[in-house]
Amino acid sequence: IVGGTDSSPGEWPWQVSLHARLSRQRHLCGGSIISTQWILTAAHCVASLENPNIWRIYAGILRQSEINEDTPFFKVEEIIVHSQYKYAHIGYDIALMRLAEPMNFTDLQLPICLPSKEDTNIFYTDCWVIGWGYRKEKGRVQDILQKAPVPFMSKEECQARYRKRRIGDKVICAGYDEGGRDACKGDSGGPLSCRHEEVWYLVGITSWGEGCARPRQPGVYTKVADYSDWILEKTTQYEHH
Ligand SMILES: COC(=O)Nc1ccc2c(c1)CCCCCCC[C@H](NC(=O)/C=C/c1cc(Cl)ccc1-n1cnnn1)c1nc-2c(Cl)[nH]1
Repeated sequence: IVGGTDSSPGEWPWQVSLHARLSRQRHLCGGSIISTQWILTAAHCVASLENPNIWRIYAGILRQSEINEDTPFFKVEEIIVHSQYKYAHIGYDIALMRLAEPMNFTDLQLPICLPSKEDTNIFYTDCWVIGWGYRKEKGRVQDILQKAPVPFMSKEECQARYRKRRIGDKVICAGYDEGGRDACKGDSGGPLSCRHEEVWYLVGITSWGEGCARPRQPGVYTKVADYSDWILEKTTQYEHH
């Protein structure tokens, strides 16, 4: 997060840190708790790493330094990447991770509400992007979870900022024309959380941008309200006959 500040304990209890054990273990992406058994993240985080056994999900933490070989984590049983996903720029940048065991909710680990598909026209005014990512383009993962307020941007304005790219319809943009506050490397997969009438909603999934916090280059987020049918279909236990 560029231009952010430290979060406090329990401020974003739905935020998780996705670690993968390749040659060594490290934070790769953010994610959001949406139920006792499901984490929502970006497809680009897991697309090339679909072996569930390499993933370790840390919830209820504020600092990356809380993580060591004794820190409890959630194992992943199944990874579901949207079938139309190819690249983050194109869209469909959404994926689900099913935990091997349902988690218990505590003050430090709680789900965030999903917007319903009727909510696609709400113009949210209190949105925050959160993560342990870089504070500048050439940076490093931060210890304390960072937060930054980012204003919604209309699709027309966003398309005008990204002339080279077609901004899809299932994304939202957020950021400042003067730049200065934005997501950055290591934040992707995490939530764009918006508060509406006292309730927090998972309005976006941090996806991509042209550099970090550059003027007139807003962040682009997967618009979660446009995927509520997909999420329901994948997370509802149909009778497996
Ligand atoms: C010590 O551990 C580490 O350093 N870990 C570690 C640390 C960092 C990374 C990894 C591991 C790789 C994750 C691979 C999958 C993910 C690959 C893409 C991912 N993108 C973002 O997180 C944000 C994008 C982004 C999103 C918005 Cl909304 C706006 C501007 C954005 N940016 C534009 N330019 N930079 N950001 C990324 N993440 C990292 C990089 Cl490097 N790039």
